[in-house]
This record gives sequence, C-alpha cells and structure tokens, in this order.
Amino acid sequence: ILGGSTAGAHQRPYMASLQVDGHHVCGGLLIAEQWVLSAAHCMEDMKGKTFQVLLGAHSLSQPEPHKRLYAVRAAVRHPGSNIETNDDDLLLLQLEEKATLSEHVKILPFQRQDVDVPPGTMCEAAGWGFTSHSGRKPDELQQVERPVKSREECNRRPYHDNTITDKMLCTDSRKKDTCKGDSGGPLICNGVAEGVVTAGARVCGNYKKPGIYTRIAAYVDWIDGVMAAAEE
Ligand SMILES: NCc1cccc(Nc2n[nH]c3ncnc(Nc4cccc(O)c4)c23)c1
Repeated sequence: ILGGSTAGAHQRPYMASLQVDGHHVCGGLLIAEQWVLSAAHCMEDMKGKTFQVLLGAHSLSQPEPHKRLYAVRAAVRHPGSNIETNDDDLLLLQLEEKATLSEHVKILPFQRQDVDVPPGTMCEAAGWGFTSHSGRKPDELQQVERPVKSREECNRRPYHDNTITDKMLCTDSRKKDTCKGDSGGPLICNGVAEGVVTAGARVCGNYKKPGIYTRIAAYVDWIDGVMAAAEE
C-alpha cells in the first residue's frame, strides 16, 4: 500500500496473508469459516510450492496470540483466469480446517447485488504489499482510503483505455494506491467487500493507471458453487 497508514491492530480481522515458504506473497479475505478469497495471479510464481494462509495477524514477524497459519486443502482458480489478462482474476482457497473465529479472526461479508459502486464512493484497501516504489515491505498491516473512479473515465486514455470490463472496478491511484503484495486483498466500501485487488498494469501510485479490482458481486454464483461443491 503506497501512501497509506498502519491499520489499527486486528481492526481488519478478515485479512489473510497468503504465504509461500513463510513469506507473504498476496492478500486475501476470509469469506467463510473454511474459505479465503484471493487473486488467481497470486498462484503464478509458485513453481509447485504450497500456500499457507495466515489469519489473525497484524505483524507478519511478531508472535501474536491469535495469529495462526492454516494449510490449504484446495486452491480453485476461476476457470476464466489467465496470465495474459486481468479477467476473472479470482482464487478460492479451502483451508485444511475451519478457521477458529474470534475478535481477531472474522468473516467479511461480500456484496451479492450486482450493482456498480457509485463513482466517488470512498472505499478502503488493506495489505502487506510494498509501501514504496523501492519495494519496502511493511511488517504491520497497512490501509488506504481511495475513491471509486467511474468505469467510463477509467476506460479512457491515458487511463486503462477500454480494458476495464463490467466485472472490474477502478479507484483513483494518485499517490495513494495498492502495490505488489496487495493483490488478492479486499476493497471495502461501507463495510462490505466489493472488490479483490488485481495487479493490472502492475503500476503503483501513478494517476494514469488507476487501481483495478475484480467485482466480487459479478462472481457470486461461482463463489457459492465452489464452496457448495467442495467435499468436507
Ligand atoms: N496499483 C495496482 C497494483 C495492485 C497490485 C500489484 C501491483 N503491482 C505489482 N504486481 N506484481 C508486481 N511485480 C513487480 N512489480 C510490481 N509493481 C511495482 C513494484 C515496484 C515499484 C512500482 O512502482 C511498482 C508489481 C499494482
């Protein structure tokens, strides 16, 4: 997160850190006791390694009583996701067991009504991604407030030039923005998860490349279907 601030400890108890070999690679959000939603692109640099999911954390390094690493029983990428585009950039991770819910670990409701968030709505992104262009990695969860940018404007030059579909939304990215390591994390508007961070042009903090999010409401049937079909 560029231009943001340290979140209050455990004030975002739905935040997940996707870890490979003990290192944070992406964000995620707890949407059910045994399910974390993230971004399909987060599985790209895995080379067959395995994910673990960290829940209940504020600091990535310090011992915290409610912090716990979960093994992943299943990783389901959206069938439409691919490395060339931002389309359908969603990943569902089934935890090895149900998460122990507490004040520090909670489920975040997501938007089920497929209606665009009105442009200008102030939303929040959070994550442990880069806090500087030089690639500084925070130890504690960061957050930033961003206004939604209309799809019509986001699709103009010099912005994203007609690559933003109805299943994506944009936020202004001048100075304050998501960045590497924030992919997969939530965009929260009025207390409800509306989007999942996608890297898009991978540019951070440049007003010409607004932040792009996958609109969760456009994938409710897929999400419900995967969770319902998964075996215990
Ligand atoms: N703001 C959109 C957004 C959301 C999520 C991730 C991303 N960026 C990235 N996703 N993956 C990446 N691999 C390498 N570099 C990357 N961005 C980068 C790194 C250092 C300086 C800088 O200005 C930009 C990214 C960008």
